Amino acid sequence: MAHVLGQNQYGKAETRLVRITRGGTRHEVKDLSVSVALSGDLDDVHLSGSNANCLPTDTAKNTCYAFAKQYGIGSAEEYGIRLARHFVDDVEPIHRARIRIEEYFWDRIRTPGAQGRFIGSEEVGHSFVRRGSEVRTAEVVWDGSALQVVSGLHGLVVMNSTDSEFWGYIKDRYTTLQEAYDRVLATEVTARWRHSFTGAPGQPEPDWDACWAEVRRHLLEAFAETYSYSLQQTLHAMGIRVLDHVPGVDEIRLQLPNKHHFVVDMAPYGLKNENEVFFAADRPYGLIEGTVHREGTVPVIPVD
Ligand SMILES: O=c1[nH]c(=O)c2[nH]c(=O)[nH]c2[nH]1
Repeated sequence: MAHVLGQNQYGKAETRLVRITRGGTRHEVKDLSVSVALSGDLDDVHLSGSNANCLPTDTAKNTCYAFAKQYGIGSAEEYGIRLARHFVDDVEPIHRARIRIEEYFWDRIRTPGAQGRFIGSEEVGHSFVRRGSEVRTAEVVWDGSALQVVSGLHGLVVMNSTDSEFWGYIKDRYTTLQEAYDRVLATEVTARWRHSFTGAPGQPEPDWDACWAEVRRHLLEAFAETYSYSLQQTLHAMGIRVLDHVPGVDEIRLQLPNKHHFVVDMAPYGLKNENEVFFAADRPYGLIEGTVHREGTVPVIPVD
């Protein structure tokens, strides 16, 4: 029975790419997931085992990074057109290129300001919060005599494009991590905080919405304003900021995955990546967790 090879395409899917443009203190961020699908004279690749017409998917991925470095992103459409044209115009066997791009949006974190690190209108030039992935949580327990109210949030994704270092750690025979003196620090905050309110007679009930907004604001401000030597240190700074500013909160537990941004090594293709183009890895990730509570209180938010 005769067989026919029908439609086929191939490429690298979901290349996670972050491009930072560092114009002075006001950085610009483009965060993309890029999927390339190529088709053309690829019958031999499928039928004969000859890869003579095969541009490796690894090269497609590298091209995404290299183009981000060389030409910037501009808009997703411009970047996609540039890539699609390249694959078809410059790679002989490729006759069609489909580039799919998802773009994730980042808003600048605003804080009341601190000397030197901030730019106009209270925006922090290097601190960002990702739009649209956040969830508010609440857990209430009543045992007939006291209430326990734990508020929280998850999916609050934040990034500092500078002001983060990580060095001086233990080095054993398995350590390969290079010390970092200017790295991207990004995390997706999960926070739960317990209110001192127990519903006892005469105790005023907090304005839950206002309190939630306050805690969120202080988490963001602390993240943006902390010059970080580790995510652990940032976690502590975020926790104490909340306890110092929100009197009705006795305890806060934070889970901070370290959303690693690896500087793409472009030396093999003759480009110098000056802390501009990153591979945004989703796993594995470091997971930094901790509770900060008021002295004299017993922490009760479970460790999970
Ligand atoms: O902030 C960090 N804390 C760590 O414990 C750690 N470990 C690691 O590999 N990178 C980092 N970064």
